[in-house]
Amino acid sequence: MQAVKQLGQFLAPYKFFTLIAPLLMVLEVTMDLIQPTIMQHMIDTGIANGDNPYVLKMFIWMIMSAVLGLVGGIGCSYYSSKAAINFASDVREKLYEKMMTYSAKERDAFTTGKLITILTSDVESVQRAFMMTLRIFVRGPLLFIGAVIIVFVTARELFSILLVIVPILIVAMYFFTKYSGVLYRKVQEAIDGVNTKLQENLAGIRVVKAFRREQQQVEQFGVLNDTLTKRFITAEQIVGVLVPLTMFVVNLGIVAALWLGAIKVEAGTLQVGVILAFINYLTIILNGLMSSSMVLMQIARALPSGERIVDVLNKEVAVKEAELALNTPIHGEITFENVSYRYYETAEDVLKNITFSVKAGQTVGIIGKTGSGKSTLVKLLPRLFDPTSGQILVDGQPLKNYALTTLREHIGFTSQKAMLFSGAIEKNIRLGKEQATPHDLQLALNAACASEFVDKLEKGMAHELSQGATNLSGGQKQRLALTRAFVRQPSILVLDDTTSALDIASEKHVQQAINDNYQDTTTIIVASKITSIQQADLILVLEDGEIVGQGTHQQLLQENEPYQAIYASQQKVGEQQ
Ligand SMILES: Nc1ncnc2c1ncn2[C@@H]1O[C@H](COP(=O)(O)OP(=O)(O)OP(=O)(O)O)[C@@H](O)[C@H]1O
Repeated sequence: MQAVKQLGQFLAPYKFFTLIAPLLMVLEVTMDLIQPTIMQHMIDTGIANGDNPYVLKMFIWMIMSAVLGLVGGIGCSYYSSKAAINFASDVREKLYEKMMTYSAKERDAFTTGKLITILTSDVESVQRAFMMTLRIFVRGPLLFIGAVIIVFVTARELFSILLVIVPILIVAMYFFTKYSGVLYRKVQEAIDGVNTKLQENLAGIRVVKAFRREQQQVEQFGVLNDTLTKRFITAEQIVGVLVPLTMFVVNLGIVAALWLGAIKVEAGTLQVGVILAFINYLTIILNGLMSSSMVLMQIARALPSGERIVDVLNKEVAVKEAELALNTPIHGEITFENVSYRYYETAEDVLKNITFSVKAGQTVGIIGKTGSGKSTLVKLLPRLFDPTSGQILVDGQPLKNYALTTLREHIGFTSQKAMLFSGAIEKNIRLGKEQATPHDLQLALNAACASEFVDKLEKGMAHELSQGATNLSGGQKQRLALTRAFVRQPSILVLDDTTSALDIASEKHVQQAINDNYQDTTTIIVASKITSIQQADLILVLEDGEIVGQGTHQQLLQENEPYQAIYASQQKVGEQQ
């Protein structure tokens, strides 16, 4: 119910449509309800007495009520679609906005596949329930109540049949509505599984192919798809029993009406028109109940979807904006004070008491074995997540005090895996700085050694990248990711193993370009090779999340065993090559 209340707030801009649609439906229902009574009068008064002008008058009434009903029906459909579709569009937008604020922690908690299902199929399910509520939910109960009252007033002789049939129908519909909610929640969970697998496999299709795991992946997908198919079939089959079952009960009612009616007509206590009107109203009662239960079933289906949507909207984001956030320019002095970090509460610290400090404009190199915590350390700077304990200061101010936009605007970050978006190269680079001039772009392309391949492309910077930039090589992608960071002219530049995909000459060129063009920028280079960082003002040696050595290349070579070991191993490899 909390979900209904929260999602209800999205209706505020569409209040008018939400009110007018059911009102127009009331018009349609009223017209539907008076039709059998007009017909009854036409038969019993007009046709039975051979009164042709009366028959004509009733005929005109019937046409007029039918036209009015049509206007009501069309109007209701028009406004209910407008309300429901706009409502869903706003919910999707809000969800997407919220997802954009998620850190890796929240994304991992939901999984990407589930987030996609929520944004698409769950929103669609709520939209359908809302539209049906506006269109049918008013119609169903009104038709039912109206028809029962009219039968009570005009065909009381047959009312006893309703007293038997209606409770049976209501119990059956209650049972099916309740059960369908449980069934469709399971269907939705199975869709999550299919989407998660699909998303993962499509993203990693090259690896799947390289390792010839297509068959295995198809089999794994098949298992998930089977589960979805089975759950869907069960849900649809069980819910599908409702219609024939209720038809059967109503048909019994019609037989009873004909039988009881025939006896009463023979006894002269009932007119034939009343029996026909009763059968009509019985069909209307069935319609009313059926449509109400269809809506209830859709609502029961949409409720779990609504809860899933609200879960995403209400998820507390670990990285929060400070209340009085600083917007002052950042120069790039960085201090880590006893910083520790663990990914999950139950896991071990992957960074332990990291303490170091670097002045603005200096270069820091970070080296260490795989899994020693290098990437985790640099990801703390743009606040992709916050330390579990300890604090990070930038220009003497706790990192958390800066407005997130200000902080991230001053950081040029390139991750281990270059991430580019589909669209023109220029659009990708401009993500670094929207208002960059063509000259800025060219400088950044040159610095990142990217101009040498971009210039050769027929359309240059207008060259379109495919999804995931699969039409570029790994090195080319990495160079564009570097360009994007350079174009920002950041105060802090983070290169997380970025130059590993570059050849030695290009790596040297990039290092030189950083020295020449970004003297005021604090540069943090994560590297696996000592040659990539030996010029740094400060080198941190990481082992199992701890700093086991810090100093310049010369200092570490003289006094730090772990660094000496790395150096020796790389020298050996160098000699062998
Ligand atoms: N999202 C995550 N969830 C849980 N654990 C993680 C996550 N990312 C990294 N880790 C763990 O944290 C530790 C440090 O990982 P990190 O990526 O920082 O190492 P690294 O030194 O950069 O390694 P590499 O040189 O291979 O890139 C590893 O043990 C890793 O398994």
